[in-house]
Amino acid sequence: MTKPIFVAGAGSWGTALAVLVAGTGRDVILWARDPEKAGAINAARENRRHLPGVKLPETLSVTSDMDKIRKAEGCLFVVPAQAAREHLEAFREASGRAAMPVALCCKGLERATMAPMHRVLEEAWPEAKGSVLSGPSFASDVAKGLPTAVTLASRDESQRNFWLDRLATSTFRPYASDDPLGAEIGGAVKNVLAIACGISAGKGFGESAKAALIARGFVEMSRFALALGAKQETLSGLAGLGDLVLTCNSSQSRNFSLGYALGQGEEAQSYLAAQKSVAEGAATARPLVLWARKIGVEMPISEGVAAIIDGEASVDEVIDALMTRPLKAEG
Ligand SMILES: NC(=O)C1=CN([C@@H]2O[C@H](COP(=O)(O)OP(=O)(O)OC[C@H]3O[C@@H](n4cnc5c(N)ncnc54)[C@H](O)[C@@H]3O)[C@@H](O)[C@H]2O)C=CC1
Ligand SMILES: O=C(CO)COP(=O)(O)O
Repeated sequence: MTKPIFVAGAGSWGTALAVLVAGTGRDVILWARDPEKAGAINAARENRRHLPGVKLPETLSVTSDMDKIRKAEGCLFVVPAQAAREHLEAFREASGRAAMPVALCCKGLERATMAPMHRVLEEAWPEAKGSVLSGPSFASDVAKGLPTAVTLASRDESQRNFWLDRLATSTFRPYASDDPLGAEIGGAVKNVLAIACGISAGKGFGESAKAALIARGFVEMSRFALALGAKQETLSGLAGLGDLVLTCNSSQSRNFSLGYALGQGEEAQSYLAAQKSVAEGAATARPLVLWARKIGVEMPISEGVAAIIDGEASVDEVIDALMTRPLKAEG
């Protein structure tokens, strides 16, 4: 008998991935931190809060018991980035410090340490065999079986093959990559840039402004990731440009929607406090720009987003500062 896949985190993305894998006939255990919510999702056979309208396959069970990870052959880790460390530490203990395949599916940097998720995994669960799953993929699209392509990155070929074998379906197409850093940085940075595009839309700026933000944002993303040792082909691919284009163009994106609200004059912290879903770019903007400054990489759009989120500058001040920067050569 094959062992189940454990999906840690029952938000919209964790639930969609659990539905995807269970849809292939595999056993899946979906972990939610709140026992009452786990029970309600199991009983309704639907995650009404985070993925309404999607029926859970029979091979999917929902639990709040971390120890169930011991039975699993691999873990899709889908807890928001700011809570990743404490959860990875807890799952490590619950698994008996297992040398288990763990695919990181969250898109963010840890605010307290500037660490990307693979470093958090190395520190919190050193025995785990890490991969990164990233790319343009709205949870509701994947759960509905709409065609989607993503990047599955690991330095270890056996890990790539492990996850390709368990995730690929006729509608979900993971492409293998040996550049987890590039895949991860692409996913984290695009969230910050999607906030900028949302702000532009909320201000009523036109399509030209959005195209300029995407193009200049892509330069920022590439500059930063290349300085860290990522590959350009990863950034030009699904996990970089692909996800940037998706989230900068859709009101389905929580990061774009946050930006839109800011552009309409809402205040960041009160908007965020009222949300039931996570907009990772809000917490990632600050560690991103601190890390970029540390390695001498200019990221003016991300700097502007961080300043707005942290209440250091108004939207209009940031726009003015961006448009009046000294003229320079493109690149
Ligand atoms: N929703 C999507 O379409 C996609 C999301 N992602 C990424 O997946 C990760 C998870 O996001 P979603 O599933 O969309 O979440 P969500 O926004 O649908 O729901 C948030 C989830 O996080 C949990 N949560 C909130 N604070 C927590 C804490 N302190 N500790 C533990 N759990 C906490 C909530 O209980 C809930 O299950 C994020 O990093 C996101 O960027 C990646 C690709 C697609
Ligand atoms: O990462 C995503 C799609 O690839 C989801 O984007 P949001 O978190 O902005 O909704």
